[in-house]
Amino acid sequence: MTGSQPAGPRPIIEATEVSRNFGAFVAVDRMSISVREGEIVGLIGPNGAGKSTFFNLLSGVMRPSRGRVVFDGADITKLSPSKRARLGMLRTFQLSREFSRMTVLENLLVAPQVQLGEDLLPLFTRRREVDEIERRHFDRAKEVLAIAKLEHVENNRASDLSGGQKKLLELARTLMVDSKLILLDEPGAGVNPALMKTLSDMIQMLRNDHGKTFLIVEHDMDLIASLCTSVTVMAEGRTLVSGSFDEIRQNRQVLDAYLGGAA
Ligand SMILES: Nc1ncnc2c1ncn2[C@@H]1O[C@H](COP(=O)(O)OP(=O)(O)OP(=O)(O)O)[C@@H](O)[C@H]1O
Repeated sequence: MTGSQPAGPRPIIEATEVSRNFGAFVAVDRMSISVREGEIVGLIGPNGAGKSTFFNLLSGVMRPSRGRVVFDGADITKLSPSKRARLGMLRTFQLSREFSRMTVLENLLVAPQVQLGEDLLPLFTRRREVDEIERRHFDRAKEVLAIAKLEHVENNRASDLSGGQKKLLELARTLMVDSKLILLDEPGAGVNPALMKTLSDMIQMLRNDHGKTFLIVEHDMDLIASLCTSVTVMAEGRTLVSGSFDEIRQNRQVLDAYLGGAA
């Protein structure tokens, strides 16, 4: 048969030679990465390696100085975050002051508009459609509360949640919209060990049962070790090495990069 593909998951996101300068400083330097469907890829590296900047380039918050980002076969290098979200690529974002004042449930109900940058104004002339959309969002929010184990705090203000519950809510908001790839920015930061397990279980369940793919920037090596199917180490704006956690943890260059960063 002609044109048959080898079996195995295809790349959902591919960044090729992506760079970002700040003036003369090169924060991300010809960085390439390929994440296949169903993977949980960890992006780690010492402080200042360029992880957050690279993440911003992938999610569309920043434009690359050069290079190309392809998502699900389409060139998205110049698309806004909301256009990327509509194609199925979401990122978590920290609860801003505005959202902290809302309840957990309200945060979920507004998530589709926030993620997709939807303008609901035209719908106000079509009340029945609004009712239908609200009902769908409400039903979905109830499902998502159960997935994230946040049902008991659904009417609490987001600002009153623990650090770990806030992280669960950040991830939960992405589930209000259909997606293929979720970018997680330091999901483990400020999370106590008990909720770290809930968070880790939730990510694994979303991958195993819902077919989600993840790219995670994280400093907590226990979380990386327990979750990630592969790890890419960044240093000085570039990929230093990629492999399984066991491979990279023994790597001399990786140890040197971290020691250099600490010094
Ligand atoms: N807007 C900006 N203007 C100028 N320099 C920047 C800007 N954003 C990041 N940088 C610089 O780019 C480099 C990479 O920063 P970045 O935040 O991407 O690293 P990181 O790997 O995420 O670090 P950390 O683990 O500490 O969060 C750093 O030297 C940083 O000072």
